[in-house]
Amino acid sequence: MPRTLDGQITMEKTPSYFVTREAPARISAMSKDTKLIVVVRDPVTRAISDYTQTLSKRPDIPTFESLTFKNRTAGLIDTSWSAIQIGIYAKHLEHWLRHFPIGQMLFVSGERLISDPAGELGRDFLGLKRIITDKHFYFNKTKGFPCLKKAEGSGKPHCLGKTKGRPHPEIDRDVVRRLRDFYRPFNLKFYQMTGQDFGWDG
Ligand SMILES: Nc1ncnc2c1ncn2[C@@H]1O[C@H](COP(=O)(O)OS(=O)(=O)O)[C@@H](OP(=O)(O)O)[C@H]1O
Repeated sequence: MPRTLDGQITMEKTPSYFVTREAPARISAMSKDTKLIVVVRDPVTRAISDYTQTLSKRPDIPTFESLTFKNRTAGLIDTSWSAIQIGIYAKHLEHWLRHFPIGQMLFVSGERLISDPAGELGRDFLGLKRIITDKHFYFNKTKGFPCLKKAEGSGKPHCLGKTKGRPHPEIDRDVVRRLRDFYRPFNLKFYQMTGQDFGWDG
């Protein structure tokens, strides 16, 4: 990590930090004052998104439905499958809270990042001047997501690339329902821990 000078904020992002056991202790040993931003979305959609990403690289993998269960008849979910495991946010957060106070963490709603990007980005956490507002975004109907009206440098409209916002495969409704039931208690715990209701459970 480069040295941060006065008036600078050094940032680093990797989605897997949140679920890596060693990460909280290591980051805390580097700097106890580090502020942490976690973007979370409905864990069921997250699992399907994760699967879609793997499928795009390895089209021969088994179906989402078969990977979800250890034993489908018994309804036993395979929590060792990373696509499922990562969405148990309350468990991961417990590890972080052994090293950081909750006030040093910001939980960003992945859903609101799409429905109201400027509002979600504008939440006060890093003490930055609010520069990005609604005026900087437009909704791109083809992409189905908000995009920037003018990208930095080029001044042209800019959407995220093809690997962001891929169409998801249709998943068996019963499997989705069982996953919702599986995640509900962990989601409720996560809402309690963060003091935020992310609205994933109706
Ligand atoms: N503006 C905009 N445009 C496109 N996509 C958007 C946008 N805002 C949020 N998203 C959502 O970001 C999801 C991909 O982000 P990831 O966290 O999976 O990316 S990463 O590869 O882990 O860095 C991606 O997930 P999928 O829809 O499953 O592809 C999107 O839902």
